[in-house]
Amino acid sequence: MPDGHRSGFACFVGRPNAGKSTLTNALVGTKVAITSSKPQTTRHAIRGIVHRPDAQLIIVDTPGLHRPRTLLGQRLNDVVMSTWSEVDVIGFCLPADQKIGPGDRFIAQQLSKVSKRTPVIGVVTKTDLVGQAQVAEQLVAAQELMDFAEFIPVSAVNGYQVEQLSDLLVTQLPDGPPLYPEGELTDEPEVTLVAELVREAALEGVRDELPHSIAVVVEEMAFREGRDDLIDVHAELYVERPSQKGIILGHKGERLKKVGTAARAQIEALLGAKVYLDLHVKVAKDWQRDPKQLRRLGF
Ligand SMILES: Nc1nc2c(ncn2[C@@H]2O[C@H](COP(=O)(O)OP(=O)(O)OP(=O)(O)O)[C@@H](O)[C@H]2O)c(=O)[nH]1
Repeated sequence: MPDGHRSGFACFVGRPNAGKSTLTNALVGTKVAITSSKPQTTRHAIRGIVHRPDAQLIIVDTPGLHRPRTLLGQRLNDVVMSTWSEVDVIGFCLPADQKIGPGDRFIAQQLSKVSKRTPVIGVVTKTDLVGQAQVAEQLVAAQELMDFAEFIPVSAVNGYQVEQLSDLLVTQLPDGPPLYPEGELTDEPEVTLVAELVREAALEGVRDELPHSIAVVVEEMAFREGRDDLIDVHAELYVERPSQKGIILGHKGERLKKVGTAARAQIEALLGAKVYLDLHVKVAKDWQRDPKQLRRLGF
């Protein structure tokens, strides 16, 4: 191990759409966490790994914290809480273009419970959307929220201070050797990433209540017999109600076709091979409230 090498874990928290996934991608430099203009799409703790000469930073991407109403909501919050207690540093994302509100205060209140043990860095995100004065205002407002170890304004879109954020996070890591081999970007099984990419494509442009009702299960993923350049992927898209199935399918199945085309391009980029993607939509009534269905769908 080179002298002074650090390694450890970080995660980003913040209200839905705060820019956590995009920031993870910007730090890692490759698309590993899914992003979407719809809130609460990150269901799995996907890790991105930042390899630097002086450090290895493993980013755990948690779901959004929210007031639990369903069994799924409770499980998601449990995942968040246990993640916080396991990481070395937390980045609390506060979008520069949104006033700090009750959602942020709720998170700050929960974070205060762990901030003695795990340092929290205030990250003002999306600075490209506002002027300097508004960034400064947001930094001042953020100071009222809780005790932060540090503050930093960033933009994942134009790269402003992404390196500096990486430095700040690394400063909080303990000395240690790299924990993962170089070249590894994520330890999430490829199947989960593929399912997330399908989910992301299916969420594009659909109505607001739908995101919480879609789950994707990859039933099969394998090279086609006798080929090493073509992968067959069979995936099921689960919705809660027949009406939602109609929304996903679109007129004569045209929307689903577009979802398939978009997802296939992403999956091919991820796997580095041609992909034949077979998508089906199924109704699993009230899957969010049914423990058996939740387990089967991987929650
Ligand atoms: N202009 C601008 N937009 C951004 C930036 N970062 C994220 N966004 C956009 O903000 C939206 C939400 O970003 P995400 O990264 O998905 O947010 P998130 O916090 O991971 O969202 P959840 O998974 O729903 O909790 C997307 O439409 C992004 O393209 C940024 O630095 N600048």
